[in-house]
Amino acid sequence: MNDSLNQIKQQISELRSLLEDYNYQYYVMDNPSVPDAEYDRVMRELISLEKAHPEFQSPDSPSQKVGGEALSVFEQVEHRVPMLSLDNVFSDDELKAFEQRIFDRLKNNQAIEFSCEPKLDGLAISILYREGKLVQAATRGDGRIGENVTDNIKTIRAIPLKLRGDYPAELEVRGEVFMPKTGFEKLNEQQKEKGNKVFANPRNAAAGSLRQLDSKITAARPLAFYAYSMGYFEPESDIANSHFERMMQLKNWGLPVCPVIKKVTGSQALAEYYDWIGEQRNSLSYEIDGVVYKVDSIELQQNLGFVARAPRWATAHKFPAQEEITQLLDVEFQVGRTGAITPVARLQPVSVGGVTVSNATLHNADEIARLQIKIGDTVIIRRAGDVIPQVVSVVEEKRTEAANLREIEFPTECPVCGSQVERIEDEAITRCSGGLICGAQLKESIKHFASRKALDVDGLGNKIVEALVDLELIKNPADLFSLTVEQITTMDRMGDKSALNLVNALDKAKQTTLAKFLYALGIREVGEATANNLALHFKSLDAVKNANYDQLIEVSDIGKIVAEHIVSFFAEEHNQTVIQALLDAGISWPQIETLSVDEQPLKDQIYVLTGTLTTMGRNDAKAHLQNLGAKVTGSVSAKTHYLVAGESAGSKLTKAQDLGVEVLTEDDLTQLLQTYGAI
Ligand SMILES: NC(=O)c1ccc[n+]([C@@H]2O[C@H](COP(=O)([O-])OP(=O)(O)OC[C@H]3O[C@@H](n4cnc5c(N)ncnc54)[C@H](O)[C@@H]3O)[C@@H](O)[C@H]2O)c1
Ligand SMILES: [Zn+2]
Repeated sequence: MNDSLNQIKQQISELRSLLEDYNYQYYVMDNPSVPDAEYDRVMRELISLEKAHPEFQSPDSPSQKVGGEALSVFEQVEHRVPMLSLDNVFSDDELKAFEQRIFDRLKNNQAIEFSCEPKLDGLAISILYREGKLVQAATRGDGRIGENVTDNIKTIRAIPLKLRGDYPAELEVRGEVFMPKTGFEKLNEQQKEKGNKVFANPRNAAAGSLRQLDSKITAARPLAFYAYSMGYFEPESDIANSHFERMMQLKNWGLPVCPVIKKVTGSQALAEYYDWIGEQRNSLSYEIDGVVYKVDSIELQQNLGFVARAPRWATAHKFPAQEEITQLLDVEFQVGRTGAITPVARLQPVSVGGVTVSNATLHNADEIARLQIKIGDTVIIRRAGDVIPQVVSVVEEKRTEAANLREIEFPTECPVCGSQVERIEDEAITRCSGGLICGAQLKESIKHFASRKALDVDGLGNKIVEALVDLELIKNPADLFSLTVEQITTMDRMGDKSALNLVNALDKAKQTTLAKFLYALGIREVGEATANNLALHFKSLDAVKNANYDQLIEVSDIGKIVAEHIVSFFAEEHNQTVIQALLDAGISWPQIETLSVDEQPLKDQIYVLTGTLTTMGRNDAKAHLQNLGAKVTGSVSAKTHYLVAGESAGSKLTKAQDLGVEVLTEDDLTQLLQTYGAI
């Protein structure tokens, strides 16, 4: 063998052993050491080398194998029908190529029917029912031999212990055990509190929870299940010859099947399904990492057959990665509106699902301690939806001498104003004690005060607020209203005209509503909706100010913590002074009419709001309706009197129409509210 071939052989063997390590951590320990994107890259590299050099192909290669070996602490189960993996496509071109390969193999270009399903991010399970009774359940393992987890599976409420209807005498149900998002977050909170290891993602949490020797532990974990295929079944039984119809059969026998599966024709429709599911991804209650397309006809599936580790008749279309690997270059500390000091990771920029990420939040001191992270570490970061990117974990394998690691030191003084920082016991957050003498807090609270949902001061952007504070022209929100044109023009790039506009905008902003004013004050955890509720409940600023804890928790949506924040906000002398100064500056709002219960014109009427209300927003609409005595509920039923449908109203509108519930447009609502003098 010549040198360069030797080199390739060496390279292949290194990639294989790297993937074996990754597989071990992922499948056996349920604790991945690198993000999937990194794993997939290495796998693709190996596959392309093996393709170019078939002489080095080996059935032992990770590219030919499914999953990881079954743990020997579990009894082993041999699957009667192997449990395979899935091939992946990552783009529309690869998707077309998948369809083309099927055409080529079938020697037929006729459009093909596919069943489309979300790719649930959990672990595969095979459940055996005999005479309708659950008798055995096993993990996938290496595809041929899995682990017996029957007792654990029986603790999952979504999985029936007995089938109903006309089921086959013997049936292997295949599906995914997964952990819904809220359950996953709760579990990780609990794990953190107990000082236990937190799970990297819902997939690992599901696998770790199911592969327990003590089924009591599994029983306490929030696991769910969707069936997605059949393995072995009694040959005589009456089983459909379409995958989709088989799913409906499973459903009839009492097994949960994912409600968003669809049958479509042709690869164009597949791409549409992918987009459709992608749009819903964040609002689904469980994590998915792509969609799966399966040739629907079982006969065609059989014609197409399998390769070593995956069927030819199915593929996973994966979403862009949400996790990537990069380096922590430094940590900076930012001070927020309430003085909370947040450590921000400065990262070696890295593209995550097409967006370059160079900062991520590290949350607080506890999180830094938990991650045991140091500057210079190689880290896994996650960017999901609109959420701020986060540091998920440290890749310990990459901690080398050369990394030159440095401890992260939490500041003892505020990086902006130099005040002492304090950390209240039982609270994870470290705060600057400087209050409004802290420039950072002042800037953030004024930005909030002027923001659209608060006093909505036109033209008072973030840059201007920062300059006003830096030049010490304002020391609290009330100072805004005594700014003069001369003062404003001392700022860079502020001519007479813009300065005058700003003064006028401030003047205009003085006419507001009580709810907006309360929101603008920036009381901790008092968002727009809470401010609305406070205003409607108490009707006047004095009443809110004088309300005690017991009166506050009477208000809808106000809990213990928020009530305490409100009480302590108004108890603070400094805040009293600023509020008085704001009132003296001329801020005012229309009196909220107090209607006695008998006077409420919409008493006992039930409303549902849906779609986007462009002129007032749903929170305001809700508050107005409630003030007139209406009940505003979340879902349409036969009891609903009116559905207010804004722009792009969806399923609620259809349901209301089906039930014959009267539908109001946004204009109708405005008219109604005007009639009763609510707006
Ligand atoms: N980060 C790591 O170190 C590491 C290590 C190993 C594997 N991985 C990841 O796992 C992938 C390979 O794992 P795999 O072999 O389990 O394959 P896979 O997860 O890509 O696809 C097969 C699995 O998808 C699941 N699935 C979900 N919904 C399904 C549906 N509707 N129909 C059919 N199956 C459905 C099943 O559990 C099935 O076994 C890699 O591409 C990589 O992303 C990562
Ligand atoms: Zn400070």
